[in-house]
Amino acid sequence: MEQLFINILLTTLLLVSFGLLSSLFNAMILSPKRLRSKLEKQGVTGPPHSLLLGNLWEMMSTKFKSSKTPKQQQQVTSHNCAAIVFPYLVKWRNQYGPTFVFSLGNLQILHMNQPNALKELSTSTSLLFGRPSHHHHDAILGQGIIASSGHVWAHQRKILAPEFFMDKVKGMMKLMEESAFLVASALNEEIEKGGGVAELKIDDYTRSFAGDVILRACFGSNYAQGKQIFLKLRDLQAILAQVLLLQWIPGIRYLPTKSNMGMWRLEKEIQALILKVVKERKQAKSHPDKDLLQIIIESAERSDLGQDTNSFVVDNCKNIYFAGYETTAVSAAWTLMLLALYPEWQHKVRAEILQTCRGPLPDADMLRNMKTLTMVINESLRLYSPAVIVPREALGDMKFGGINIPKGVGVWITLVTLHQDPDLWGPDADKFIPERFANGISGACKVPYAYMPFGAGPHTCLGQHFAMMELKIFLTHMLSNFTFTLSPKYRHSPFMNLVVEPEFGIDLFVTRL
Ligand code: HEM
Repeated sequence: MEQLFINILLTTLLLVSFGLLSSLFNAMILSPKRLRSKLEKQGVTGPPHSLLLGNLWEMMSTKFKSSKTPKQQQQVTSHNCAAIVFPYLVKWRNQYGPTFVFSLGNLQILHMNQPNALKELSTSTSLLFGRPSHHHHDAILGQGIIASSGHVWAHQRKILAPEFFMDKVKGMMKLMEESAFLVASALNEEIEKGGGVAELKIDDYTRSFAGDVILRACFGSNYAQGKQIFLKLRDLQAILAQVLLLQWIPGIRYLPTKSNMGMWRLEKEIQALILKVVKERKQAKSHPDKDLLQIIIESAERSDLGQDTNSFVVDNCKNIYFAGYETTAVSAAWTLMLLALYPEWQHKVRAEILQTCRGPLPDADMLRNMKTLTMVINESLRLYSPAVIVPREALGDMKFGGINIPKGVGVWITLVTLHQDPDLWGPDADKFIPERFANGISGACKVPYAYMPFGAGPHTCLGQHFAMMELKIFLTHMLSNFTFTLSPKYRHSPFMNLVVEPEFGIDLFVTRL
């Protein structure tokens, strides 16, 4: 009897081990090979890849080499971020053309920057073309709107989208102006302390502005109260950015490495901070306006998607904090860097602001009529697009951009290379020339779809009206009160920290107008 039991146990163990080994063999070797060969048969080539690592080794070594170029590069000689942020993609694009396949570990990624794919990305409404199911942003995004696909995504989009419609955003202008006033007061204090001129890192101030706006407009609090959440999110972002490529090595994300443990700890701390905000909100007897936080809490309680209520709330709050904070903060900082570098544009934008506003605070119509300001922001978002990739995955076999894409293949449209492609933008693609937007976005590029700082299609940025309004209000306040010049301390080093950031900050001299 005992022997029989042992035999059954051994057979079961053997079968389970065999099952596990064959699934591993399939996931690591057979499936990547099969997907690649389906693409290769259609003429899509790419860099040769190796087992388990795919092309990670080449990516890491190219990155390492490029990060060993002198850090003292003070002068801004080119605005070509792509060569700095994604040297390997630029190399492969030159070698294989805009469509090629490469591997992140055992995942196959189709790089597609050719015009017909760009058009299709904007028009395709298929739920099969979703956000990647394999990503390493769990700690930051969880299962929130940015990380989800299909019906779960559609449900979240339906809940959140109305909060960012233009009419709602117009109603938030006053809050945005209050946040800009706070930055203006802080700059005035620094100027006074400095005896008429302040030398500072402007990105510190754009972060407090963007954080304050999100917290006031969406969560009914302010930067002083919510700062801890943003600081921890930034720490999490920094760890993730450091190990991003390594995380694609199969299995590594589950090991208790120093960085993984750091991320797990921060994830828990952020969750606790958000749940505290939620608890306080629930305990508050009434809240005058139904803001985004209230909408998320109420939807979580009503949701029938089987998601845990707390996770739904925490993940979606984290998504809004992350999506709305860093992106807008760095965009505002890069724009001020460019205006400091090109004083003639700073004068032009300021003249337009002073002429349009003539004293009162700008209203939505005035902001819309500021053509030069809009051109400058568009050009800044082209050269320093905070989001570097528009990522998708074929969640079922599908056709896209003329290629039959098998289920499981990732698709990357890379904004940094797209926005600076000389074939699309001309030989001066890496130069700051806001006039290219004089006839709007459609007149700026040979292929209008090639400009997509906010992504495209059904997953396009939910907060783009919000972000543009924020940027315009912030820059209007700054330029009508201060002048900005580049400090000799500034070291130009666009740097991939999940979004494209100035690695050493942006050092500016600020004086009162
Ligand atoms: C300059 C500022 C910003 C830039 C450049 C930016 C860019 C982007 C990009 C490229 C995407 C991906 C789109 C796609 O996959 O097609 C995205 C998604 C998203 N953004 Fe933004 N964003 C900005 C500001 C904001 C703000 C202020 C908010 C909210 C307050 C926001 C909320 C979102 C959300 C919720 C998504 C996910 C949409 C979905 O999957 O349905 N973004 N953003």
